[in-house]
Amino acid sequence: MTELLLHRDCLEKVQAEIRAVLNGKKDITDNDVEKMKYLKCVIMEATRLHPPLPVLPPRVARHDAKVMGYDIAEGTRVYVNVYAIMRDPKVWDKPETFMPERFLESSIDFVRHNFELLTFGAGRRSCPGRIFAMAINEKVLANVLYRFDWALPQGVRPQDVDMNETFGLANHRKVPLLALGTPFFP
Ligand code: HEM
Repeated sequence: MTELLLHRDCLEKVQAEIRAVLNGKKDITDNDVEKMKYLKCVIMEATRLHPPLPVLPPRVARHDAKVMGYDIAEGTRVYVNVYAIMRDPKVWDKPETFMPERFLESSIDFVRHNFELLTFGAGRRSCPGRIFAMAINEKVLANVLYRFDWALPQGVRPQDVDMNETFGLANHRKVPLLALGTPFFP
């Protein structure tokens, strides 16, 4: 929501998509959400920049290994810095910019093994709840954007919004987001 409020063009685009798919319908079904491609891109891009788990739970090397030229001895505890990977300029174009469009023509998603987008981790210990989590995230965001128009409170400029995050096992905003919702009646 914060990134959308700071990028009104994206907010308007995703709202237009949701409202076009629903075309005045009252309730949002799973089939409706499936048609909301840009909504999925918005969530992927928001979690790329703000992963709830910035560092994966550690792995322990079961045998000596060489990874990209580095020797990893058996028994080494390895931490994967997802936050850094998802902002790596060698992997992402304009990595610090919120740009959901980057996923529109891309094959990267949460289901395949994409080691660039690690919101849900990767490999055999990746998050088993990701399909469930995405289904909930998509439906909640679609509802919130369908039923309300959103703006920053009066007098608050985008540059005034505190983007600091807590740092811990799970990240979230340090300061709660204040947003003004105006009901929208389809
Ligand atoms: C947006 C929501 C969620 C995010 C961002 C998330 C992210 C993650 C991440 C990054 C991991 C570690 C993966 C790895 O080490 O490679 C993980 C593990 C796990 N997640 Fe999630 N998760 C979410 C929601 C859920 C939900 C809804 C459930 C259950 C219904 C769930 C159950 C689990 C379990 C059981 C593990 C441990 C898997 C293992 O160690 O084998 N997660 N999650």
